[in-house]
Amino acid sequence: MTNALIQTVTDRIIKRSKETRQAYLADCKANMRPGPRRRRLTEGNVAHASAACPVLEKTEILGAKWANIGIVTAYNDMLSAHQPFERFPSIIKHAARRAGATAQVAGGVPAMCDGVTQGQDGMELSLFSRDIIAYSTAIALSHDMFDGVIHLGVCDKIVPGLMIAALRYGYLPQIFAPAGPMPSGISNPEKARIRQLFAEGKVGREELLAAESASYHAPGTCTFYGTANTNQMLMEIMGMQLPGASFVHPNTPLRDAITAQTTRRLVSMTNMGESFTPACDIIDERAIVNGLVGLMATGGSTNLTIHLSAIAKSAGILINWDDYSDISKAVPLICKIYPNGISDVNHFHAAGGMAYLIHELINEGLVHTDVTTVAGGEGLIEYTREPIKNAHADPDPVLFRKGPTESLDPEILGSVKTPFREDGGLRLMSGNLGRGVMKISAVKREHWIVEAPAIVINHQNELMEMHKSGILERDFVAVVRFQGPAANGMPELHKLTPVLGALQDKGYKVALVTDGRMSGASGKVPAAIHMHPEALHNGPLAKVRSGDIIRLDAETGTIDVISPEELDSREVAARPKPDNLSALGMNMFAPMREQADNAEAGASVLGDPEWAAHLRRPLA
Ligand SMILES: O=C(O)[C@H](O)[C@@H](O)[C@H](O)[C@H](O)COP(=O)(O)O
Ligand code: SF4
Repeated sequence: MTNALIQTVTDRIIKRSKETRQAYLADCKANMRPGPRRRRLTEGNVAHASAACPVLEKTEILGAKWANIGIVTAYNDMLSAHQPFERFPSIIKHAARRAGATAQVAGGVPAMCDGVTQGQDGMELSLFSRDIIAYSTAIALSHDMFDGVIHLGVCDKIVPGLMIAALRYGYLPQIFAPAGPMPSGISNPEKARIRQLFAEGKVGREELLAAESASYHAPGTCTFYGTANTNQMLMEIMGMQLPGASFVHPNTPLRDAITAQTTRRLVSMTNMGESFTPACDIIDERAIVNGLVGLMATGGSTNLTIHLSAIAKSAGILINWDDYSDISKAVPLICKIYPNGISDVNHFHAAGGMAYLIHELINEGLVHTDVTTVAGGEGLIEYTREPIKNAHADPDPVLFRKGPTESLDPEILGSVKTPFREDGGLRLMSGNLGRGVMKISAVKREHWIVEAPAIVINHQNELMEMHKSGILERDFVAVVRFQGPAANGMPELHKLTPVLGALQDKGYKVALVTDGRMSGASGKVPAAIHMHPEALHNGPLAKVRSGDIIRLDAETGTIDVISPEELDSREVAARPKPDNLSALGMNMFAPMREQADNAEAGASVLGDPEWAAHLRRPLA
C-alpha cells in the first residue's frame, strides 16, 4: 500500500499528463515494428552498416536473423567516470554474440566534466550539453539498425541527455550500463577543509593541488553524492539499469560481469527475445514518482529538479516543483552521504546500498512496486537484490542474492522509522523574488533563516574579488543574477561554496540567491537557486539593489525582499555585456539560450514533440 501523499501526487501527475502521455504512447506504438528492425532498410543501407563488421557479425546482420544492439557511448578521458567506457564495447559485443545477437557502436555523444569546467567559462555550456547529448543520441539511433540500445553514461548532464533521447525512442528496449565509482581517496570533508583553508589564505596552491589530486585519483565516478551518483540512484530506482549495478567499481571482474549481463538482459528484452520491454513501458508516472522518492530519501542533487522534469516530459509526463516539494514532505532523509554527511558512495554501498534503500522504501510503502523494469521479474522487489559474480558464468555472468534488510551502518543508512531528517530536505522557495528550490539537507538548522542586506552581482568572480579585498566580513545575502538559461546557460556557482562556507564558519549570516545552479556537491550554505523568472527575462532579481534587505526562510519556504513596493517601482537592471562570448564557442549557443525553457520546466531547448505542441501552456 503506497503512502497516501505519494499516491495523491502520483494521481495528480497522471491526471495532469493524461493527454500528453496518451499521445506519447500512441507515438511509440506507431513506431514499433517486428524485429529485426533493419529488415525495413535496403540492401545498400545494411551493407553500409555492416561493411566494417567482422565476418560473423556481417553474416548475421545481412542475414537479418539475430537482434542487433546499438551502443551509445559517452566515453572520453576528461571524465574519470567515463574513462572506463573505453573497454565496454568489446565486452558488450562479446556478450551479445554469446546471447545470439550482434552489437555495434551506434554513435558517441559528447560529455562534459563539471569538475574540469567548474568556475570556468566552459561551465556556461554545461547545461546545454545535456540537450546536445540528446540530439547526438538521436543521430546515433537514426540509423534504425537497432532492436535495443545500451547507453554508456554516468555524469551530470549525460544520463539526463541519454534518457531524454531514449524516451523519444521509447518504442525501443533500452538499458544503462554504468561504470561505477572510483575507490575512496581522501574524504570529501577533508578536501573541502583544505579548500576553505586556501580560501582563507592559510594554505598555498601546492597543498590545495595535493588534496584535490588525492581526492580525484582514479578511473570511476567521483565519490561525493553529487549529480552523477544521484543519476545512478535514479537509473536503478526507476528500473533502467540492473539491480546493484550503480556502485560496483570499474575495471573489476564483477563490473565486467554486470556489463555482460546487462547486454544479455537487453537481448532478451528485444522483440526477438523472451519479453519485449520497450522503454516507454518502463518510464511511466509511477517510475517518475519512484525517482522523486529516491531523490528525497537520499538527499540527491538539486540539478535533478531540472533534469528529472525534462526526462519526464520526454515521456509525456508533466511534473513541477510542487510535486517535488510534496514528495519531500512525505519522504524522510535516510542517507547521510557527502555533502549531507561525511561518508561517500563507497561507504553507502558497503552499508547496504541500493538493495537496502529500496527494501526500506518498499517496506514503508513509499514507492510503487508494481512497475516494469529492465530486471524483469516481479517489479521493484527485484531491486532489493544485489549482484554477485557467477562462478560458472554460463549463461548468466551474474547471480543476484537477497540484499541486506537491515542497514549495515546506521550512521550512513538510517531507516524510515529512524531517519536523519523527517523530510527529504528539498524546499520549494517562493516569494516576491520568484520561484526556486533550496536543498536544506546539508544546511544546519541555525542557517535556515537569513535576513540581511543584499550584495548584488552579475558574475561569481565579483564576489571572489570582494572576498580578497576583505569587505565580506559581515552578514549578507549574495544575489548572483543573470545566471539563468537565457542569460549564460545557467552555470553552477559551486566555486562560491568555500568562500561563503568560510564566512559562515566565522559566524556571519550568509546566503545565496541566484537564477543559476549549484553543484550537487554544494551543501552547507543556504542557497535559493534556479530562481525564475530569471533576471534576463525581467524577473524580480533584475530589480534588486545592494543594500535591499532580503529574507530567505527555509522554515516557511519563502524568499522575499523586505520592501516589495519599492521593487515594483524600479526599472530592471540591464545585464552587462558578457565578455566571454567569443570564448569556447559561447556565441554558437545563442540560439539555445534564446530557446531554453525555465528551470522548473526542465531548461530544455528541445521544445515539445509534435504530439504535445499544445503543451506550451504554463505548468499547472
Ligand atoms: O552537480 C554535481 O555533482 C557537480 O557538477 C559535480 O559533477 C562537479 O564536478 C563538482 O564541481 C565537483 O565538485 P568540486 O568542484 O568540488 O570538485
Ligand atoms: S562526477 Fe562531476 S567531476 Fe566527477 S567525473 Fe563526473 S562530471 Fe566530472
